[in-house]
Amino acid sequence: MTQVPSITLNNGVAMPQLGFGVWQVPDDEATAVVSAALAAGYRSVDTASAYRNETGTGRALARSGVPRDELFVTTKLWNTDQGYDATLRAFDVSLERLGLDRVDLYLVHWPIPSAGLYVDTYRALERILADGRARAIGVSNFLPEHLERLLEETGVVPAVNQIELHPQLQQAAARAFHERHGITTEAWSPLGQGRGLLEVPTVVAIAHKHGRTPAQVVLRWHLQLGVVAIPKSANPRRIEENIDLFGFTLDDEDLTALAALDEGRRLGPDPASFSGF
Ligand SMILES: NC(=O)C1=CN([C@@H]2O[C@H](COP(=O)(O)OP(=O)(O)OC[C@H]3O[C@@H](n4cnc5c(N)ncnc54)[C@H](OP(=O)(O)O)[C@@H]3O)[C@@H](O)[C@H]2O)C=CC1
Ligand SMILES: O=C(O)C(=O)[C@@H](O)[C@H](O)C(=O)CO
Repeated sequence: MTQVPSITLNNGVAMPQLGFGVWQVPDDEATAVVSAALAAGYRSVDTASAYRNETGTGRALARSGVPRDELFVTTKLWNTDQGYDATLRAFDVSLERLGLDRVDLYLVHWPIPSAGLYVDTYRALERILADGRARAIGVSNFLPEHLERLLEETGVVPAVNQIELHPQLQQAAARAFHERHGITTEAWSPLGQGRGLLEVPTVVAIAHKHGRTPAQVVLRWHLQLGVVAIPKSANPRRIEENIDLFGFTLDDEDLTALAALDEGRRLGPDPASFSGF
């Protein structure tokens, strides 16, 4: 079975560097899809209240027979549940759906600066952490300005910021900010949602050179960049392909060519303006 390396978060918790994303997997398919991922060797699963598949995901975790302490389960607080009390209530609902008594990582899904609630929301996450119901807490889609405010007002450094990141959106400034503050960068849509990135000639050529697939090249790039990646697939063959990353290494020439693909191509909403509702 593939051994996925871990990254040590700023509170000492180990997080697998490759996880499995389940956005757009319907709840009634999530059990089969997540079971396939666990069978392929993934031990980290990324869901969210907004994905409406925590129940099916939790069922796969329970049926897998994998000891709880070998799993790393992430879920996220949706935007309409921001605020201190609402967050605590939403977290209980997520735990119930997952069938767990704690998660490994709980994230604020989007900052929603216009709502002005993310600092209060984060204080509720601190409560959850202190109660031992999450092993680590963090944020998603926070820009450096949102992180600055959180640091100033709470004095607490999130363990993780999960952001859109792939070779066409390399996020150098965000990564540098995270590194300065000890925040782990986690890449969402690492495959560029399978929309074009995997057909880019540079990626295809590097794949040919190594006898690998374009998706494996892109995911290998994330690992060598030092970020966490959470590719999604609902296809058993691609689920296995996306974790088979540990028998080759991108060389300097490959990394230089991939660095040149950065064009600031955002596929998801812009956190500066996303109203989130
Ligand atoms: N925090 C946030 O705001 C966000 C978080 N996320 C998280 O990140 C995860 C991954 O991002 P996501 O947007 O799903 O996109 P990904 O970049 O993981 O791409 C998924 C798409 O690529 C296809 N695909 C997967 N593997 C391969 C392969 N080997 N070859 C060709 N095509 C492939 C999939 O199709 P198929 O299923 O048919 O294989 C699917 O259409 C999400 O599932 C979610 O957990 C995502 C968006 C926002
Ligand atoms: O998948 C996620 O985690 C998201 O937050 C996205 O779905 C996001 O909400 C979006 O793309 C809305 O258009």
